[in-house]
Amino acid sequence: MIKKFMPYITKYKKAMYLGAFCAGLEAIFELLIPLVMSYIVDVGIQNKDIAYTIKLGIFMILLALIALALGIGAARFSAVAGQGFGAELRKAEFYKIQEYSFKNIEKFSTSSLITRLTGDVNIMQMSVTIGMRLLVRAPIMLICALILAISINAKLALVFTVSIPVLLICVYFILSKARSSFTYLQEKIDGMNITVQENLIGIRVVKSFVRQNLEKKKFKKSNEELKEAAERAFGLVVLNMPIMQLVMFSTIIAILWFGGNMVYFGTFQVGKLTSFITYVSQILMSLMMLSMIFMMLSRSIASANRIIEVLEEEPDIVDHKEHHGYQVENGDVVFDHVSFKYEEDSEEYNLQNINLNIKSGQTVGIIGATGSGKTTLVQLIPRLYDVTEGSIYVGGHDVREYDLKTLRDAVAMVLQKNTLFSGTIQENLKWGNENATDEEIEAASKIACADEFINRLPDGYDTMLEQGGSNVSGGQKQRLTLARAILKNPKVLILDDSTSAVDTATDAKIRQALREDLKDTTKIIIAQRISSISDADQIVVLEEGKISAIGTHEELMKTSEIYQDVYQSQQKGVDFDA
Ligand SMILES: Nc1ncnc2c1ncn2[C@@H]1O[C@H](COP(=O)(O)OP(=O)(O)OP(=O)(O)O)[C@@H](O)[C@H]1O
Repeated sequence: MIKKFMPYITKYKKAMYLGAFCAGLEAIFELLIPLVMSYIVDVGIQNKDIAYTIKLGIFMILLALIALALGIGAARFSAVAGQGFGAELRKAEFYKIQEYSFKNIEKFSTSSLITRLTGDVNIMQMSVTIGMRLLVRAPIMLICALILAISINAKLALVFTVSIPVLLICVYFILSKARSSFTYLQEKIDGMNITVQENLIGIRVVKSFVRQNLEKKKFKKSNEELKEAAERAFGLVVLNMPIMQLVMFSTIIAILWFGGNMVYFGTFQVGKLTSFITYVSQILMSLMMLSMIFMMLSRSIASANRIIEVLEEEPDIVDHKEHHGYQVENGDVVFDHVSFKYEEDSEEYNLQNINLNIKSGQTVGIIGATGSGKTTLVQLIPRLYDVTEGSIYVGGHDVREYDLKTLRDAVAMVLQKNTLFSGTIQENLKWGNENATDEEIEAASKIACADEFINRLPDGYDTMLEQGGSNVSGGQKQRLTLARAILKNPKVLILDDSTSAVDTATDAKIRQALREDLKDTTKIIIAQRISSISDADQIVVLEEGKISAIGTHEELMKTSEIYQDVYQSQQKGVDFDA
């Protein structure tokens, strides 16, 4: 596992080594202090030699100051290494996520990805910042203090044969329990984030449906679960401290008892006993540090595994192995015996045996009940998902033979739930084509009937949009996302119910502009209203993932019962789904 993380710390290796070096030296200087102290007591004070006492006292202060400086150095360097490591990890995860397909993202869920990119990275970075320093300091301190204590009085050091094993058994017990609790804790943090994220993204719906109380209940549940998971994990961890202290104080009492007796019978000196006790605390402290490191490591392992999962996830939609360098020549779209299912192991297909032949420049309408597979069908064209069976051809080539960028530049899709980003209207439109001139932007906005309202805004194209485009209306947002797609000058333009919030008159105006101004572009329009697609060259009627009928409006009015029903119901002003 460590090997997998090495590339992300390479840049900060120098800081890491310097931090480790300072931490090691700091421990050595701290070990020398009790030794000097024993000479002050046993030689200086015993012989009432003030000059000797002052000289060694100054030396001791000097040692303490050097240890302090080294401690600051160790903390500074390990912070640089830890923060740098965290930044590299976040970058690697974020870049990897950009390669993910929808399927990859759905596997983790957005909230879990956010936790893995923030909380889990923080835990890893803390382990480097604090853990690395302790990892160097604790073993040096433990071994040296043990040697020094044995050299002072080997008989008295026998006390450790009882206290150290007791400590090790306790720590082992706590750690073995804590490990699974930490994985569980991270899962609960994911759960909590899902609740908060969903609430904030849908805050308008929550308020309009007055769902606050239900949302509070949902939040309370995930908050309670998180609290319980944290109590379970940290409840074990906090046991560490009292157990350590119990063992430490019992050891010190035993040493005072046996050592005091030795001093009483003149076989041991007071100064030596004092420094022996200091070494005892250092030994037990370093054991405590080691147990803290293991505790931290077991939490980091849970986080590290979650980060590795993100980094090692294979994007399931990638560029073709052979680079053909194909360009999308025209907007021909062919579905050849296409079947598709979202879940590989699911028995049922979401689309079954779809055969379609669309000529470049045609307008194709797609209609069907909710859940019949309309969105699923069009998402396969720009490879947002890959077909399970069959093939889709765009411009004469299988979509899987194009570079993803080439394909997606040629196939513009206005999604059902489209997003605008914080920035000006112009910046948002330029997502379609970053080199677009003002004239091109205005022309695209005109086709999408967005120019009317943009020109009415005081700042026009420089109007600032808030996150998600929350300061424009639903219909305005749809027109902006349509203009953004038109600016791409695509060979295939897919509109997934993208004018549903636009009034019928504007909808008709948009369709007319698309027909007249984008003659060579294939237009695939998913609509609920028959009026939106009645003038299309072909209309596809979908039913439960299968094509039920294809034809023009006139043909379908004669041949397709479903189409007739929809038409009749809409004539009466009843919604398609009703
Ligand atoms: N990401 C997904 N994972 C699993 N199943 C999905 C996913 N998206 C859609 N489905 C399922 O696939 C089927 C077709 O969904 P699709 O969104 O294509 O329908 P639609 O005709 O576009 O519906 P609507 O008119 O409501 O947009 C539905 O049964 C739906 O539950």
